[in-house]
Amino acid sequence: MSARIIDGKAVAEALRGRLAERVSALGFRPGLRVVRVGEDPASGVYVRNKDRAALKAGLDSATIQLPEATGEAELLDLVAKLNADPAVDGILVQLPLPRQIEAVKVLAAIDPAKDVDGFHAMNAGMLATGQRGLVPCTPKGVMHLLAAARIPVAGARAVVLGRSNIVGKPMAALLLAADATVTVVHSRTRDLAHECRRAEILVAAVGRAEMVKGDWIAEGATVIDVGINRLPDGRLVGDVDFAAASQHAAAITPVPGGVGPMTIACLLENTVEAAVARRGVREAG
Ligand SMILES: NC(=O)C1=CN([C@@H]2O[C@H](COP(=O)(O)OP(=O)(O)OC[C@H]3O[C@@H](n4cnc5c(N)ncnc54)[C@H](OP(=O)(O)O)[C@@H]3O)[C@@H](O)[C@H]2O)C=CC1
Ligand SMILES: Nc1nc(=O)c2c([nH]1)NC[C@@H]1CN(c3ccc(C(=O)N[C@@H](CCC(=O)O)C(=O)O)cc3)C=[N+]21
Repeated sequence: MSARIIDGKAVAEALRGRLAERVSALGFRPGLRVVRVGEDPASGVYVRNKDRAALKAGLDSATIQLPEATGEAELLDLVAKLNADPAVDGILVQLPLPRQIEAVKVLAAIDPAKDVDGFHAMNAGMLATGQRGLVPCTPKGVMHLLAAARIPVAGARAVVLGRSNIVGKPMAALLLAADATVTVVHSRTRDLAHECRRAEILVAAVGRAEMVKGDWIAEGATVIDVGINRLPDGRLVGDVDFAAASQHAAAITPVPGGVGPMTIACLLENTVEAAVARRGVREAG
């Protein structure tokens, strides 16, 4: 059997199209500011893709590039300025940050109403307690993909591989909120392969190139590969051995062209949601 490929690029394009229409009906341009400190090469692609997509959807988007040597106080000053700027609806501080800056402090300084990454403890707590808040883009994008591919989530056995604050934990919370039976596995899990084989929906977010082998996948499972790993030869691969997993899965996301484009589309969606909520806009329909 060869799996159906879940086309994240196409689903993201459709979502961006709907957002562009929504934005044009608002009568103002939601403002997004991405702050990048230093030149982490991995975030370069992401920042460029995001800028292009945001402008195309009609957002007022800009990237603020600061030098690698920027101090924590300086970055906190910028965040305070963006918090106070009424034209700014969404603030994203690109991670990772250089050593001299404590990321948790910076994330805590962002106005939760403008926290389009959903990384502030207030938004994490809202998600954990089932209240409306801003939801992290990558796991939100995965839920959109599951819906677009018509994968039933309620009652399904879901396994999330990875427990980071930005992917694994919010992913587990969203699947749980959608009534899946959720298991979270990580580096201290005793038998990863065995746990993964139990999954009807497997979400891999470990950051280890092709770690998930074909025989970890149950026949007919849905495999969502969040991983983005660059190999020494320049190739981009996920956390799943795609060719081998495709022999067992019923549906699978590719890398690139799977979850990545959804992350960006959801960043735009969060920015529109933040703008509508902050400005008290009543949308038609
Ligand atoms: N597609 C997209 O839009 C995005 C993709 N990514 C990608 O997703 C991947 C994960 O990102 P992120 O969550 O930030 O990564 P982190 O490094 O923060 O977390 C990785 C998680 O995987 C677990 N882990 C690491 N190695 C192993 C192992 N050998 N066996 C079992 N578990 C392991 C860790 O366990 P423990 O907690 O025990 O250390 C941790 O919970 C990366 O490839 C990243 O590039 C990230 C964000 C967006
Ligand atoms: N504050 C913050 N928020 C983030 O959401 C965040 C971050 N920091 N730091 C880095 C990671 C990584 N990330 C990606 C998102 C999309 C693609 C993406 O668009 N990928 C495409 C193209 C990849 C390519 O061609 O190189 C794809 O997978 O098809 C990649 C990576 C967001 N992150």
